[in-house]
Amino acid sequence: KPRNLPPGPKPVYPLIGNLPAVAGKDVLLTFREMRKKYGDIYSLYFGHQLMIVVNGYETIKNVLVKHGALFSERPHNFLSDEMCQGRGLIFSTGKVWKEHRRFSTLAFQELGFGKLSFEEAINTEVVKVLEFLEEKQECPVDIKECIFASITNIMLKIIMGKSYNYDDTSFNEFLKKMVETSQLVGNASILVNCFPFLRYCPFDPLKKNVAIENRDKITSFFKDTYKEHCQTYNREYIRDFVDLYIREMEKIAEEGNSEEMLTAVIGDLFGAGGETSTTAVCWAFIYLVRHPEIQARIREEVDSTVGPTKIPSYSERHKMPFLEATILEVLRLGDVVPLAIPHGVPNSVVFDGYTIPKDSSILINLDSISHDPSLFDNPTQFKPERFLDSSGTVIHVTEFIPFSIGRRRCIGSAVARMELFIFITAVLSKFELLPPEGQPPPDPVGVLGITNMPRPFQLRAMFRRNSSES
Ligand code: HEM
Repeated sequence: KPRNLPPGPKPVYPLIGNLPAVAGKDVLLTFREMRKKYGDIYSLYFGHQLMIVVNGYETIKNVLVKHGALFSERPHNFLSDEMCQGRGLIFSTGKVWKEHRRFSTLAFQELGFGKLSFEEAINTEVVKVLEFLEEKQECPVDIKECIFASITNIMLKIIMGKSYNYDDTSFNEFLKKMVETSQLVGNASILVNCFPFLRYCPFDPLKKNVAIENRDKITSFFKDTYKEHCQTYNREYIRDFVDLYIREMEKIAEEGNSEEMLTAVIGDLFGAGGETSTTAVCWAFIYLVRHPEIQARIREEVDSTVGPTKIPSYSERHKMPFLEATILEVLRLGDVVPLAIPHGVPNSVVFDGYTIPKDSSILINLDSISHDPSLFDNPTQFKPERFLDSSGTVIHVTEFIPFSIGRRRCIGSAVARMELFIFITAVLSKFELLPPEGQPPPDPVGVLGITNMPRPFQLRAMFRRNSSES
């Protein structure tokens, strides 16, 4: 054990470290208790892996902004290293990461982050969600898969100009592979931290080969799209993200591995933007089912802004502060990506008098902010009004950072907010969301992976009575 680490519980067993303190428990609750005991920065061993948990807005800001140059690496991780090979956006570092992050951020701005074309892509998909709910004719539905398909289609449209029917076999195969691969990488990382010898076992207990096979299938689909785009590319008529990438490569006369680089970036955008937005929209629906009075208040606000038969455009969001406050409260209580994506340091560093060793994995505990009682009274309560002042104007709480801060902050926050706005307004304009007949509303309990995904749940979408009847 390195000396002068941040405080933390003693590793109980040599092989598994502090895992018994968290295994089978609510990790976020356990971390809240540990913060009370050890302070804003503490250390833990998950197997052989040293984890440094950073809590509270001031300390997180200090780490990610003031010392951002030191803390913007990603730690090495058994399967993700193998899968990404230093490419892409999420797990890459140095020049590759900087260039691709800059390119992707500018590409999103050019394509319409917060502008019309993204709104069109989202609107087209949300219509399919409404049709799905209509077909189910007020029966209990598990809406998560439908939301995941529509969020993935939005990304497909923005990135490569494609979209699929939800019953298309190859599309469903693609969705399945995406989910399976992310689960495999997550599980393998946990197992290998506890039992490092597993990576040398001959029978592939970590299912590395399955994950790599999946990756190859997914990337071969991206590569085919790239080739199609190269053949039909017209620099005067940019259609999507892939076209922008081809233009960028022309500009810098880059040849060689640009196909590999692009497919890794696209894979990361799907990885980062699919499950996160799906999780957020699912939480929104769960809280709306649990709070019919909030559904009614949002409807009232939307009706008084655009009338009962129209769906508002995103540019009208400022006229609907209660809806905006509800979206913030969904992001807060839903705790969508509660521990960010692990950060790392290039070399051992000293921070706040403690040593942070080179190979540690730094968990940015965003839950410690979203559930901080000194920022949010009764933090476990769903209460959108907390984001409104006495005149009904939205309060922007500086400390509230569900998309993280600093150099690695999320590049998709604008599209995620737009998705939440459009999904909520479109669904509530047509339906009233209820629990299945005779059942209580879904429990707001999450399952922790990279996202805090709600447990499987069902709801019933009843056609909305028009305002004159109610
Ligand atoms: C509600 C939905 C979302 C939430 C709560 C969310 C949150 C986050 C968080 C907390 C991080 C980690 C930042 C860090 O490591 O400090 C992150 C990273 C990232 N997000 Fe999002 N995200 C969402 C949706 C999206 C979408 C829709 C996209 C893409 C279209 C996206 C793209 C990314 C990328 C590429 C990264 C990695 C950035 C890097 O390593 O430089 N996210 N996100």
